[in-house]
Amino acid sequence: MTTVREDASQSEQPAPYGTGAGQPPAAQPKPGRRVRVHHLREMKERGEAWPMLTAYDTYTAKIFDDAGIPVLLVGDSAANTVYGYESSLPVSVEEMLPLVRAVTRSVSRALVVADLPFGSYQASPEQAFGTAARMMKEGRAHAVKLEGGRRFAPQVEALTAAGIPVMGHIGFTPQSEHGLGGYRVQGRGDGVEALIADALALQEAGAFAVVLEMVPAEAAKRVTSELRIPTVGIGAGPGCDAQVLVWQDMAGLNQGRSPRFVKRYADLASVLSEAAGAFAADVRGGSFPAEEHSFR
Ligand SMILES: Nc1nc(=O)c2c([nH]1)NC[C@@H]1CN(c3ccc(C(=O)N[C@@H](CCC(=O)O)C(=O)O)cc3)CN21
Ligand SMILES: CC(C)C(=O)C(=O)O
Ligand SMILES: [Mg+2]
Repeated sequence: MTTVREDASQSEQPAPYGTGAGQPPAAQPKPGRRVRVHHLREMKERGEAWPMLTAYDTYTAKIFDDAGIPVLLVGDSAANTVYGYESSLPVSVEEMLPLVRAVTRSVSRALVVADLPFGSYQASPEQAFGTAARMMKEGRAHAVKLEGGRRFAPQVEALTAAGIPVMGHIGFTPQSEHGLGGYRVQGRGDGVEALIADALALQEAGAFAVVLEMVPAEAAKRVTSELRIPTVGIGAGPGCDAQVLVWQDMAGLNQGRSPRFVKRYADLASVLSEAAGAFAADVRGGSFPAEEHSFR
């Protein structure tokens, strides 16, 4: 994938996303323009894989936007990564909204998707609409994501009808951890048929993309080939149209064991720990602040 910086040097403009070299310009988002859901479908048609990352605050949202990440997810993983809960179940709409607003306020091109928290959409299409409308009005999200397959097609249909783009999420759905019997791979063996039926129902209901979490690579490849809309994999192998990771996992900020699907691209925990240690040593030794940090 061409980076923003390379594009910008040629065009003197903020670069578009998903601009593979030699691709027909007509199918690309205009330079500096907001990524829209149809751009993601066009990238699928061209066979261009695209990245998605989570974001929960202004600095990281701006960095990822400038780095050319076309889609940012304000995930309910904020429960873990921001709020320190033990799972994603406890996080509320009230806790999500300020994060969604911070991210949308900070990006100029990325499409921002807001996760609907557990308990805020399952009861009915009306409940889903109420929550999604808050994400759009108060959070200024561009789209929402909800977990579940065909049983939640009515929710997806109601939001789509109201003009709210919806991303689905099937396979391992963390909000159903207790119903699924823990963090386990879904769609093994015959389970692939159920996965395909769920994916097709979401597409039929109007979803613009669907996350596949912790499913066998072969199953994800089959689902991807059956759908017109893009699949976004996390622990779903290389056959998906897009890939997503929680940014703190990808950047090595979280301590402790990571799921198997995580690849670490940096070791921010060590970098920050060393910076904090150096600051502490300077303060204790009297070498900070120096003259250049002080006023006369
Ligand atoms: N930091 C973080 N990263 C995530 O990917 C993430 C969150 N938080 N919070 C919400 C959900 C929960 N997710 C998770 C969390 C843990 C595993 C996990 O422990 N997986 C193990 C077990 C797999 C198995 O037993 O088959 C693994 O090794 O992958 C998987 C998904 C994905 N999401
Ligand atoms: C891991 C992604 C897909 C997610 O749903 C989240 O971050 O909440
Ligand atoms: Mg989530």
